[in-house]
Amino acid sequence: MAHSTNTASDYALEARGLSKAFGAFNAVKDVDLKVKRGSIHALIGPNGAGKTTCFNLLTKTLTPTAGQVIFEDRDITRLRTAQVARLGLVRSFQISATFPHLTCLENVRVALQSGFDKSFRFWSSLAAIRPLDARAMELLDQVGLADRAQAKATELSYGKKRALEIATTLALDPKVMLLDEPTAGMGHEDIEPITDLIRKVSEGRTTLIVEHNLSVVSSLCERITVLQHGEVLVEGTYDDVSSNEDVIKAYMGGVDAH
Ligand SMILES: Nc1ncnc2c1ncn2[C@@H]1O[C@H](COP(=O)(O)OP(=O)(O)OP(=O)(O)O)[C@@H](O)[C@H]1O
Repeated sequence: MAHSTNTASDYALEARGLSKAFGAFNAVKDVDLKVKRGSIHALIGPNGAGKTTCFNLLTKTLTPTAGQVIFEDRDITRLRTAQVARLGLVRSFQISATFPHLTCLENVRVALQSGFDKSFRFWSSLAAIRPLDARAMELLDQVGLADRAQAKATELSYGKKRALEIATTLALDPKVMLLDEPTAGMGHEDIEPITDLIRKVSEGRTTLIVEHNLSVVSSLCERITVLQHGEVLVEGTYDDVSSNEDVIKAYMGGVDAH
């Protein structure tokens, strides 16, 4: 029988009693979450359920009021985003919010540099960064953007921007990849390719996604955690959660099921 060599646990990422209060308002309350190594796990719930807050707590962009975040059996609650990224817990970048006027190749190269160097040496000499171009091209190829390498990020369609964001995330070689609403705002024609891409690049990794589109969730995710009012309502397979009466009620109240 094969035994895990590195860690005792089957879970790559865990939240234990995770809570976040904004003043007197508890946005996330005592959330326990276990993301199995090698799986694609979804965090869903009606509007205002606490998904984004939870995601930000897991990626260390927010500090919890209580509870712990465990990554590969290590307590990372007190670490910062850049530190956990170096350990292999990486959230998707929003290209639209970062380097829209750089080319696709440059965006991926910047991400590669941030993974290689301790400091963010965006302005390194051309000679020093050239070797990264081959790897950047490989990553662009993986996400179907090889022919757009010299296009500016801002010129890409919405779906291709998301693909570029996935390439920059992959540049950091994540063990656990966290994707925040990867299909948000997308037209129907973009949804299937990005879903296929997420499936492909998740192979050999662990992926947690916050996603509104339930058909994307049903086709991608082995496990689903449903949040409501900041708490875990239920966790299970898509069939488990979609037939759960509390989930149906929560969604009918929130009218959020696309
Ligand atoms: N910085 C903040 N200060 C105060 N309240 C906040 C803050 N961030 C989020 N909230 C509140 O916490 C609750 C949960 O918000 P959150 O964005 O996590 O929910 P969500 O499930 O991601 O919702 P949506 O599906 O609409 O994106 C909401 O009521 C929101 O108004």
